[in-house]
Amino acid sequence: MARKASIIGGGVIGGGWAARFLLNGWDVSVFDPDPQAERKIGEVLANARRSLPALSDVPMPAEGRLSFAASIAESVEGADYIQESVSERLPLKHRVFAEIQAVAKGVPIGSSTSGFKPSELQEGAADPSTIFVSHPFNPVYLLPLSEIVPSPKSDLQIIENAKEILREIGMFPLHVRKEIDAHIADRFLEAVWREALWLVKDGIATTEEIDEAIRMGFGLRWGQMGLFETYRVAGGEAGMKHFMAQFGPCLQWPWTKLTDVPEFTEELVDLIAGQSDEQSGKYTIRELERIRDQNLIGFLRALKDRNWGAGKVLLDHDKRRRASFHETGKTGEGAPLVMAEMQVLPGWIDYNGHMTESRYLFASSETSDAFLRLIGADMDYVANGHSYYTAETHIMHLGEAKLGDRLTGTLQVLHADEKRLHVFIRILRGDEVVASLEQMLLHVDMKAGRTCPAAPEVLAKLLPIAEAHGSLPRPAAAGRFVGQRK
Ligand SMILES: NC(=O)C1=CN([C@@H]2O[C@H](COP(=O)(O)OP(=O)(O)OC[C@H]3O[C@@H](n4cnc5c(N)ncnc54)[C@H](O)[C@@H]3O)[C@@H](O)[C@H]2O)C=CC1
Ligand SMILES: C[N+](C)(C)CC(=O)CC(=O)[O-]
Repeated sequence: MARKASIIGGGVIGGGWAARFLLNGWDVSVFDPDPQAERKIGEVLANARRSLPALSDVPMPAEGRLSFAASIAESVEGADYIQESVSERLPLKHRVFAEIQAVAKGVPIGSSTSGFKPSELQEGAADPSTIFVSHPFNPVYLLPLSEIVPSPKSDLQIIENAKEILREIGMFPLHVRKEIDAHIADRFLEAVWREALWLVKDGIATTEEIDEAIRMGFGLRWGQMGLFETYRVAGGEAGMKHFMAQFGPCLQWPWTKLTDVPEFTEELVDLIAGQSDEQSGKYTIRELERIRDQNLIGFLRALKDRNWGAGKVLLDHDKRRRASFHETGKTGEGAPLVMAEMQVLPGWIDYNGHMTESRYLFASSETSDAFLRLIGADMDYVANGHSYYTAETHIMHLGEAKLGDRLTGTLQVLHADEKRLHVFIRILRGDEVVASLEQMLLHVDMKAGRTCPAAPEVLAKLLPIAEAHGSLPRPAAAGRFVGQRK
């Protein structure tokens, strides 16, 4: 049965939390007294459906059930996790925690607060131990970070359970060891925001020029290495110490106005809002959200290809989801092995409006790679210098896969010996075969660059499967050549 998350406050951030939980298979109950909340969450969810699945080639679990509760009590009833995302006002948050704890006992209650400390949130609570900060970043459905901040009164088991729940929905819980106003990340954002406001107020730069200064340069660096690793590299071969010796003195120079906050006069607000309209007013907020999401997908995918930073979190999440698939996957004898599940994503569609041909080969690789992992020819095996290489493939396109279709890859071993692995892969949509691929793989000594017998432990797994598959009907398309009459 799906687990239940209760989301209290369904604005920008609550909507993002709701989407993240729902798309990861949790049932979600939202409470928000705003009559527009249902519409707003619907729009956030539409954006999330368009973007979150595009981060991965492993299909999302079946979406959970979304409901809107008439009260906090109804929303938190039976919840396994509660996330508070109401407006940033402490007395309001206190009232909300009191209502939650009148019903929910011992359940983790994360607060999205951008700046309040957990001990402030816990003041006057019936049970302070279950309330902690879980501060996410917008858009919550795409960005992995959530700062988890306990206070000395927090129950550390509740904190660990909450961190595990966040990992399960693909997030990166960063445990902040000492509570402080605005946690870790918002301290930076506030500093940069203050400095930027002064630059506009003093007529040094427009909102657009400031954004260019960030996105054409250091913003790109920060997204993949952060601050310290970036500066370490900037120190050249002499590293961090040299960097600090060179740039340390500037900290005493008037390079920033950090402690000084410009007054939010009507004039300053108008100046900033006017420049911002000129810069970005040609797009609606929803259009900007979609542009942002597509940029983030490309950026996060690039990081994923390098197993680096936020991309590593995505890869780890894929691994977890693949492992749970194999626990439940049908790998019984007497049938082709069900090795992969995929979903046709927006980038897989060609100008004919269906899945492009290279993706059939991709789907086949997902299937055969999973099989190779099953028989022990996995990444450790490859790191030790041995692998299977594909020598020949014949693809038959039998149907049209369309956007959003869920596909399954099955594999039947036609023949295997010490060096050769001859397989027949079917790509199915339900029971319909949309493509079949016949493939010959050869076992290779990667250093020597030639074929060699597979390791005994790999053969010990492979050969019994080949023998079992020997009793399966041989696919009619096996051995077929291009142009052969039916
Ligand atoms: N917007 C941002 O960039 C970020 C905001 N946060 C934090 O997330 C929290 C929510 O912020 P946003 O979503 O931006 O604000 P928002 O204004 O978009 O949403 C707040 C929602 O709370 C609802 N609300 C008010 N009283 C309520 C009650 N008694 N019960 C249930 N819902 C109630 C409002 O109707 C509104 O829909 C704040 O604590 C904020 O500091 C955290 C990360 C980023
Ligand atoms: C502006 N803000 C302080 C509400 C920002 C955050 O808390 C995090 C974010 O998503 O930028």
